[in-house]
Amino acid sequence: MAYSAKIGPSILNSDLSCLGSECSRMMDCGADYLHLDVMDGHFVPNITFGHPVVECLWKHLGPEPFFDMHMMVARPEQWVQPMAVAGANQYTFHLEATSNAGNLIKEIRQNGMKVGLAIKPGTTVEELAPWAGQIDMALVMTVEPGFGGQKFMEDMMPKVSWLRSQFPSLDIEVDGGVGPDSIHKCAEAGANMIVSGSAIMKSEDPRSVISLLRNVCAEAIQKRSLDR
Ligand SMILES: O=C(CO)[C@@H](O)[C@H](O)COP(=O)(O)O
Ligand SMILES: [Fe+2]
Repeated sequence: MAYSAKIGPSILNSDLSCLGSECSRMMDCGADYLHLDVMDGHFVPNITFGHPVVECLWKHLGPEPFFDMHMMVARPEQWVQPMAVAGANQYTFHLEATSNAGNLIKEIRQNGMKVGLAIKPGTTVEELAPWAGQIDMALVMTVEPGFGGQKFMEDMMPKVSWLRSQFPSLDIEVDGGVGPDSIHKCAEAGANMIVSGSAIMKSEDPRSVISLLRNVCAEAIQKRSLDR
């Protein structure tokens, strides 16, 4: 069991006028990585930012924070190289957005990044499974991608459990509506990379929320290892 509990705040609902300091604040509060949501107005009905902003963040923050790029874009092939140059560490693309996932995985690796593969709520986990041996992380969306602050979809948990049973050492991320109320479900199902946006950003004490999320997740991982 090679994976560990990691918490990645999503900065989508932060004060975007001071994105750099919001990211620093999250790292200072104990975040394990930063989950950066890229939206192009085509794949999802919302727009955020692209590689120029990522490059500025990298310059502002230095090489330490791990940038997990959640690419909610219609043409994920187009942004692989620019994101790598900008300082992205992991390129998480949506299976629904490409007809050649194999090629894209290869390209991401050639550009020196880790590979994340995301599925929307309507996509089955069996569609992701053929690629699981070639990726670093599977992202099971627990809301329809596009906006922060939505309600957690508990009915996505069987996907996480199935992935955990089939791929015991894979990093499995959940994203959407995750916070203190829903973390137990995610952790029990087998998720180990936890994205949380509004629950952390809107809290008066983000450090405690991050620490709570990590503790719940770490306990579930330990329990699973004892049960094996
Ligand atoms: O990718 C997305 C939404 O599309 C997420 O990363 C959310 O932005 C997470 O925010 P909360 O749902 O936790 O508020
Ligand atoms: Fe996301």
